[in-house]
Amino acid sequence: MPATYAYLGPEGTFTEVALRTLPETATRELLPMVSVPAALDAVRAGEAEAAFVPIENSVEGGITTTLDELVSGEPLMIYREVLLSITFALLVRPGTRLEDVKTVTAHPAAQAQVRNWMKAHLPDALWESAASNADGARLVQEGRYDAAFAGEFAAARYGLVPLETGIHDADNAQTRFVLVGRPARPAAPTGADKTSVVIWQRDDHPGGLRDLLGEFAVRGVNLMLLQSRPTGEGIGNYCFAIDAEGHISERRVAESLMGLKRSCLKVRYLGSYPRADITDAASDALPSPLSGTTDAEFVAAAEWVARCQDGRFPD
Ligand SMILES: O=C(O)C(=O)Cc1ccccc1
Repeated sequence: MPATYAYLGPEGTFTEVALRTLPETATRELLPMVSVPAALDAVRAGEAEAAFVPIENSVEGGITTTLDELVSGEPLMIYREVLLSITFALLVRPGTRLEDVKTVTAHPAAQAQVRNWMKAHLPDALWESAASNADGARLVQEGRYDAAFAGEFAAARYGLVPLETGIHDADNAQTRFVLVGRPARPAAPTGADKTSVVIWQRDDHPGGLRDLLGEFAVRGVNLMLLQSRPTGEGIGNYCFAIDAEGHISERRVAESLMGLKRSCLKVRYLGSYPRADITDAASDALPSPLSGTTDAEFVAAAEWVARCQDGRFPD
């Protein structure tokens, strides 16, 4: 297996900046790809050990291309996540003034983060989506658009200059990126982990979603993401991508997944990995398990049932 990480390129994406925060990239070849599907296909084809792609941002929600790739096709697994705070620069060819900007481009997920700024400063400019923010910068270099929203750091790479920096409609806008590889044993639990799954329900019935969420609720498992995605099999047919607090090695998480496995048509496990928002398992921000949902309590309850089954007269 090549020691290569594919990522959403070209060079100069926020994805690349986030990827380089992972220490192991010092010993990996980093391979820029033209799209999220291309990056993930490199993993499926065995050309890359893993791929690094954006999956969610705090303003617009899920990056649907990434979710759809993980939901379908040959199964992949999330190994790690990285959070990056994002502000944009408006990059132009040297000499371009704001009043010259008639066409603008960037990744679709950028649009929601610069919409108000555009309304105020470029109300008549035409927006067209690019495959990534750095690809938008490359297209400006080629003369296809007048300006691109991208990271300020991408300017030099594409011979552009920032006309404006620090552009962000929402303060603290963050994007979440994931390192995705082939199915493998999940990383050991750290005490501050997250588990991702995709769920297809067996049938359409009143309270179906409540039943699904109840599998987590009754075991005290908090959810961090719930995103519905169309299955492609007609209006009203959806599957659900869910991020839950905790690691599959924890009983309350494993038992929630068993509940889903019994009651749902299909469950795709996408991995358990350390949370990027809380790195210290002793942090106050990490709530302690609800009473009755610790591993010790699950074990004690299973022993009690075993005693009953054996006729060992439990209390
Ligand atoms: O990494 C990039 O530059 C991307 O194009 C993906 C993206 C889009 C919007 C915000 C952060 C990352």
